[in-house]
Amino acid sequence: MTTTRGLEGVVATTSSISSIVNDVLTYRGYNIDDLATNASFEEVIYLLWNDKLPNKTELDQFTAELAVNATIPKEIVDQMKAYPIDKVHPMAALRTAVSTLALYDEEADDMSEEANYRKAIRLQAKIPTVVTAFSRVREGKDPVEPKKDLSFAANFLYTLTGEIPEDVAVTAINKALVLHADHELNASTFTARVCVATLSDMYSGVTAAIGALKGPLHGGANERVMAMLSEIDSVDNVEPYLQNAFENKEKIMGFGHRVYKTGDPRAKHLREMSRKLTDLTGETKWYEMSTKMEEVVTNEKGLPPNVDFYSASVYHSLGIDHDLFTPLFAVSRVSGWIGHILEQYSNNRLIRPRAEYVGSTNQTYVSVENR
Ligand SMILES: CC(=O)SCCNC(=O)CCNC(=O)[C@H](O)C(C)(C)COP(=O)(O)OP(=O)(O)OC[C@H]1O[C@@H](n2cnc3c(N)ncnc32)[C@H](O)[C@@H]1OP(=O)(O)O
Ligand SMILES: O=C([O-])CC(=O)C(=O)O
Repeated sequence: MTTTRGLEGVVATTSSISSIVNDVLTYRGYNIDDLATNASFEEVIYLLWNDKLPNKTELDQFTAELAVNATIPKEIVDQMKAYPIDKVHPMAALRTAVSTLALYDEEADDMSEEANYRKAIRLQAKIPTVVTAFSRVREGKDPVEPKKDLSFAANFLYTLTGEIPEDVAVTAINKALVLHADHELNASTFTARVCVATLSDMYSGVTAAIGALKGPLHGGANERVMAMLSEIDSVDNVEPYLQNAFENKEKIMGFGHRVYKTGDPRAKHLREMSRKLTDLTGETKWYEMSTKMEEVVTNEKGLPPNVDFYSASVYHSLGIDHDLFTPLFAVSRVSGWIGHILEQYSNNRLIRPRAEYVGSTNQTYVSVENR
């Protein structure tokens, strides 16, 4: 047996959803630069699940279906109120709430193709409402009912703040959602596929994926990037902070990637958004510190920024709480998880690799009194 640590370079499945070849990312054959510049998130979800962009009628119908399914059961909100709210991370709340949503879905264990597609829409529609409801509940406010005439991106901001968002914020969130939607066999997507390959239900797959996304080596990095920028606090402190981190062999959050070697194609879009939004808020230091960090880490370590790096200053500039950054990633990535879950179901085989045993051998049981 040969062992590959972290399954690096191992091709574990075929997929026709997204691809990374020579550091170029495509969703269903469309370059991410094209989609980030032109597409709505609703179109991208449809694309990921249906292998084609929707026509106008299909898009209108799909958007309406998302809108009518966005409300979450009152029981979920009541349960949130009972959480030890000041100690609960929103990713933990999201993980629990998504698992709980299954209890209120009569089709949760219906594995037919039609029921799975209906559940896909319900999950995609409700997850942003769960995130924003939790944010409001912990502030002692009532959740805001999503509006049927707002886009997916606008509803996220509206249900978060209770105010109709400005176009510039909606455009930024839409682009961030498009950029985060899918990414081949990343850790959380792989988790979702492993889970449902046992023929477990879609809620289980998405709940498992949220757990994987939460970690700091994956989606949880974006919140840590903001914590790092806040600690550094000025452009002058960037070099000394990084030199110290390098000496202590610390990982710099938001840099490096398992697959990209020359750079993450999503980062340049987020960098530009960070520049524009920090210009608008007047807090240009976040962008200036970020570009200085990119210069030093790239020059000294050869590590380019990944998607999580500039998304931090983008979300901060939009006034989003730092611990909601990773849940916002999940709001987008659930589209990819579901695409992969549907693909897994359509051509399923149990995912069960082997482990090379390196533990003790030839042990003989000794009774507890004699140990
Ligand atoms: C959406 C996403 O999930 S994007 C990734 C988000 N995660 C982060 O930003 C966390 C910081 N980055 C990392 O920890 C890593 O680069 C990962 C987890 C993304 C990829 O990890 P791997 O492919 O396993 O690379 P690995 O951790 O083995 O790194 C290889 C070498 O580069 C170094 N390295 C990699 N990333 C970093 C970093 N961010 N800061 C400092 N050194 C790093 C490692 O220390 C290691 O050095 P060594 O060979 O001298 O021991
Ligand atoms: O692909 C990965 O390993 C991590 C990543 O960038 C993502 O999930 O967007």
